[in-house]
Amino acid sequence: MAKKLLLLNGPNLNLLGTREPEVYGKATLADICNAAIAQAAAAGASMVCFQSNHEGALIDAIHDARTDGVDAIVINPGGLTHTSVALRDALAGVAIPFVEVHISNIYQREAFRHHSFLSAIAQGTICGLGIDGYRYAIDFALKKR
Ligand SMILES: O=C(O)[C@]1(O)C=C(c2cccc(Sc3ccccc3)c2)[C@@H](O)[C@H](O)C1
Repeated sequence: MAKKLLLLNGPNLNLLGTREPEVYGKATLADICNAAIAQAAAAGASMVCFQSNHEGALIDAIHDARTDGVDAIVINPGGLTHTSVALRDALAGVAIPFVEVHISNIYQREAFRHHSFLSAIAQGTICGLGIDGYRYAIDFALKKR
């Protein structure tokens, strides 16, 4: 059975490529999603990409992932990383393996970015590797049994 992957991006990530290239690079979210879809397809898997600036919409997407038979999630929660117990609860509740990705190295930034509500329940967390972090996370998800 072909693997089904879901790539979730949180608030403000729709603006990637427009500002702060020194922090987030010049790639747009469309660039990231197109690359993710191609990477999954090359491995015989399917990839759906979803971005929202709204916590509840991301939670609904996580719930839908369970009913849709998603095998693994790659998520960049954006600012919700540091605030959202509800997002953590949704991921824990559906029990779908997920990898947390941050483009920037959150540990080199403001102190409030040093804590993630998700990392403790993630398969792993990748941060500071730019958009390559998405590729590494997807590669891991594809290999995971
Ligand atoms: O490094 C990340 O990917 C991160 O998840 C992404 C974040 C983030 C924050 C604001 C905007 C954006 S995306 C963006 C980049 C440049 C201009 C506008 C929006 C990402 C932060 O909230 C997180 O602390 C870290």
